[in-house]
Amino acid sequence: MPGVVENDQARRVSKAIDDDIKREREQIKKRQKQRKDVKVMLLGQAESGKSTLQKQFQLYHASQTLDRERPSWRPIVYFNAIKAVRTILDELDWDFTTHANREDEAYLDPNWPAQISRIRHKLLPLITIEDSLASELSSGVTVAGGRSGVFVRAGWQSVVTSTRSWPVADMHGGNSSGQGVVANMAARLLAELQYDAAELWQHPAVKTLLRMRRLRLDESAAFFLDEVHRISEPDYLPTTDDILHVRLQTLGVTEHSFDINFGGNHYTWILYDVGGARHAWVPYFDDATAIIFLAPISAFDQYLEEDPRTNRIDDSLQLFTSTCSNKLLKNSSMVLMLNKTDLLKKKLQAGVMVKKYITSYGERENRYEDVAEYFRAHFAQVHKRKGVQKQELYIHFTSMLDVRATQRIIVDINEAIIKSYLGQSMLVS
Ligand SMILES: Nc1nc2c(ncn2[C@@H]2O[C@H](COP(=O)(O)OP(=O)(O)OP(=O)(O)O)[C@@H](O)[C@H]2O)c(=O)[nH]1
Ligand SMILES: [Mg+2]
Repeated sequence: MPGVVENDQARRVSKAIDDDIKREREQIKKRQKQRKDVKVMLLGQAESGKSTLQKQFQLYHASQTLDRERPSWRPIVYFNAIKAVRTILDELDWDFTTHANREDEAYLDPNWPAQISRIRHKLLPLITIEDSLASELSSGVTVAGGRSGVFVRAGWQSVVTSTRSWPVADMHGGNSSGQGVVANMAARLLAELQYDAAELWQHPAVKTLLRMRRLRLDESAAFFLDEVHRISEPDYLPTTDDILHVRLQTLGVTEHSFDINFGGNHYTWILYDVGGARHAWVPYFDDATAIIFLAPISAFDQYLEEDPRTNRIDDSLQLFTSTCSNKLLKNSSMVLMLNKTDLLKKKLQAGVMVKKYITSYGERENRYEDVAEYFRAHFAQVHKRKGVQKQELYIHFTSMLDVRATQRIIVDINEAIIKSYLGQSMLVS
């Protein structure tokens, strides 16, 4: 009776399928039960390195997404380079006119103003495109005050540019939706004027004013100008190093999530990267598993743009105090990253004296170890005195552009945060 055998077989197969589906559903249920949201907030003053840390997390947990985004970083790199060129020309102009008759004129060669003026003339098309490029990249968002900057919200990558490759032959047209027209023009101009940009960057006037610290540039400026020929290549694709160096102001709060596996359990790790605008932070505070606070300790000789009397380390300490003492955060664990240690070392090696800017530093040695410990002790003291958190403060010295070192720290932080998350959920249940 072949029909009966077939029916029996069909029933067995269908039961096996049903069992499989049931098992899978149960597994999904179990996985969902195991899936936990770990919320981590990145806080710290503007330019402290929050978004750079977010990129390092992305590199660790989801490097393929960083790969997909590479093309969208290209116009931002152009913008950083063009902004650097424009800033140098503005600052030189100011310096030549205001310092022309000062006693330190000995540093300045009388031929420099004419030489710089010639270079400026050639670079004019490039620098006049800066504002429109900023506007295109920010999708029309402008922020009151200050010169052109690029401000981005979550998901900007898909807005800025398509992910197709960008050969030179294509550069004249832009893409069909009209996006990237200015960025294409910037790429073409940079390719044409790269030798003039390099000539400016190598000019002794620029080197001298940088050495005398009268010329202040964004931290990304030197990096991209050193690399101007590479970034002007027609098939240029930003490297991880380029992406980490980019300066791009975050607007509002951007959210990034990664699925991570820890000790056999699945967690959804949600990172909130908060742009300089402080008032936007508060609503996101209360159920955060952890706060990672970034304080750039290289900034001891810098002042706030919006308040030139406030030293940036003082500002970081104030922000840290209000973060530690915020009662909404009493259950969050707290990680402090004393960031930009590479820049701190460079400044100290160049002979910049901490006591000149922070008088309480007194007669201590101007060595990296002493300075770093001095700042660490100050921040730790704030947490000890004002901290409402029940848990200890984890402190790391970081140089966020160093991939290997930062990835090691991320492993430690992941572990500490998950452990404290488990501790918190045990308290709650
Ligand atoms: N040298 C050095 N540069 C760093 C370090 N960390 C970040 N940067 C650079 O500092 C600049 C600012 O970093 P961001 O990550 O954009 O700062 P942010 O805190 O997100 O700033 P906002 O979005 O304005 O709040 C970027 O150009 C980074 O490449 C570091 O440890 N060392
Ligand atoms: Mg940012």
